[in-house]
Parts: sequence; C-alpha cells; structure tokens
Amino acid sequence: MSEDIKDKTIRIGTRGSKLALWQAEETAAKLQAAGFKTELVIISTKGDQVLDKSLDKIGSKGVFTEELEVSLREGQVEIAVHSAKDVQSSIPADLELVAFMEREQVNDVLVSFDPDFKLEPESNAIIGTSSTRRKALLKKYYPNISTAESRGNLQTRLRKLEEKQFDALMLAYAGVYRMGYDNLIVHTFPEGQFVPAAGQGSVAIECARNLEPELKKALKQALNHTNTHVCLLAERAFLRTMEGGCSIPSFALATLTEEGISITGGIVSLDGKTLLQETLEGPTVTAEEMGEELANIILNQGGDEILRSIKSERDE
Ligand SMILES: NCc1[nH]cc(CCC(=O)O)c1CC(=O)O
Repeated sequence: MSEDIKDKTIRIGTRGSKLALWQAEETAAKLQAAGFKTELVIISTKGDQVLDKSLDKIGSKGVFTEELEVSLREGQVEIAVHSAKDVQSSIPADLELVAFMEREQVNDVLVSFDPDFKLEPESNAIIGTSSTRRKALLKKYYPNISTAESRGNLQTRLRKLEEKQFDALMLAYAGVYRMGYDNLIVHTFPEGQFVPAAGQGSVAIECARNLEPELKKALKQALNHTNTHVCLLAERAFLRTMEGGCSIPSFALATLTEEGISITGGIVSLDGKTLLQETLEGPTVTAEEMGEELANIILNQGGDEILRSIKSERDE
C-alpha cells in the first residue's frame, strides 16, 4: 500500500445505536490494523428517528441506510457501515458494497429476564418482534404464540421486555452477542426452521463507486471476509430476484459446503399457513445464479402470489 493512501484518515459513517457503533468500531480496528487512521461520523437515519411505526409502514427502502448513502455521495465519509441485513438488495449505481465482514452465528434467539422461560410447542407466550418474517414463522411453528411490536434499538427493546410488555424478545443472535446480552438467551431457533433474513449476522461496507481504485482495493483487503462475501452474494441475489425488501417475510441463508455452496431460502405467508422453502447446492462460482434460480423456483411455487397479497394488503 502506498504511503499517501495509508496517510489518509478513513471517515466511517455509522448510525449511533450501540450495535451500529460496535460494528463501526470493529471496522475501525481492522482498518487501523492495516495501517489506516480512522474517524467515526455518526449519522441518524429515518429508522432511528421514526419509532412509533413498524418498519413496513415507514417504507421498505433504505430505512436504515439512506442518510448514510447521502453522506457517501457528498463526500463526508469514505465508507458507511451497515448491518448487511438492512442494506436494500439493489444499491444505487453510484455506490457499491466494497466488503462484507466475517459473519457471526446466524440464528434467531429469544431473550428473557426469566431464566426459566421455555418455548414449548403449545406456548401461548407474548413475543416481542417487529419483523414480518419472525411473526409469520412464529405463527407457522408456534400457532398459540402472540406477538407484540418492539421497534427501537436493542436497549429500547430490552426496556420494553423489562416492563413486561412481552415475555420474551426475538432477536438475531449476532446483535445480542455483540452487545454482550447473550446471558439472557433462553432459546435458540434452529436456522433450518427459522431461516434468517438474507445477510443476517454480517456487516456490509459501502463506498462511492468513484472512490480511488487503490484505496478501494486496500479497504477490501482489510475488511472483506471471502467466505462471508460469497454467501452474501447468493443471498442478496435471491433477495433481489424476490424483489422483497426488508418488510417481506422472505429468508435466505447460504453456507459453504465441502463441494461448494448451499443456499436455503423461501417465503412464508403472513398468517403462517403457507411456507415455501427449498435448498440448492452448487459450485461457489455460481453463487449469484443459484440465488436467482432459488428465488425463481420459490416465485413459481406460489411465492409470487404471497408477495402480491402482502403488497395489496399494505397498499389498502
Ligand atoms: N433490522 C434491525 C437489525 N439489523 C441487524 C440486526 C441484528 C444484527 C445482524 O443481523 O447483524 C438487527 C436486529 C435484529 O434483527 O435483532
């Protein structure tokens, strides 16, 4: 790496939530280890500001990313750090995802302040979640459970849990673990049944497409995790082909196998009654094609119907 690039301070755009800051600091540490100076620039997004509406009502695109993308365009920051799950499936043409950082364990979990909380098949507990995917999968596998909205950052949600607005809170293990709340985990959902949202557990790094090529290359080298990257390419291709957005109960998880890559994905109707889920395996070089193919299989099996009915319900 040439000296002038190393001398440059990388300004890192991030949301201000504790999890976002953890992710940004992890990014900064990796960049510093590679010889860069770094600076965090905290930027608030619509998803942080509007807390009285569920995400699918705010609008599906870029709720947690838009303001960060503006700051990339305006040159206030060199990179923006996002939870990969929050990044829309197609990003604007003047921006690009330059790296995906090493993925954490992907499962959804339940956290509770009651260490004896048990999720029985007939459980009629109230579970806090605002995710359409989690709500629909809970309906499918735990029909007696009810759910309650729990928007806000992790700390806000834990306060609602403490106030007993629900019996347990359903979250991504990655965020719970990274915040140091894993001692509250009372249930881990198997990832084959509660398949995570595309990108869950990984951190995506975005930059302007016209950033100096040498700098881009150095950023990729310092931050990208190759195995995570190939899995995320498959999952994001699935998401793009489904044209889902974050408010659609679709899911996709790719993992590397001895021979190549395996991707499981699908969609579940909001009432939990129809679940479409398939798995494809193939060589890693076809990761994106496999994601697309899987989405087309799901759409043809009736996924298009599920999408249409969700969209028409929302537009009413
Ligand atoms: N939309 C919120 C969001 N975006 C990323 C995570 C968790 C951390 C991750 O998946 O990397 C969460 C919270 C949650 O789902 O519990």
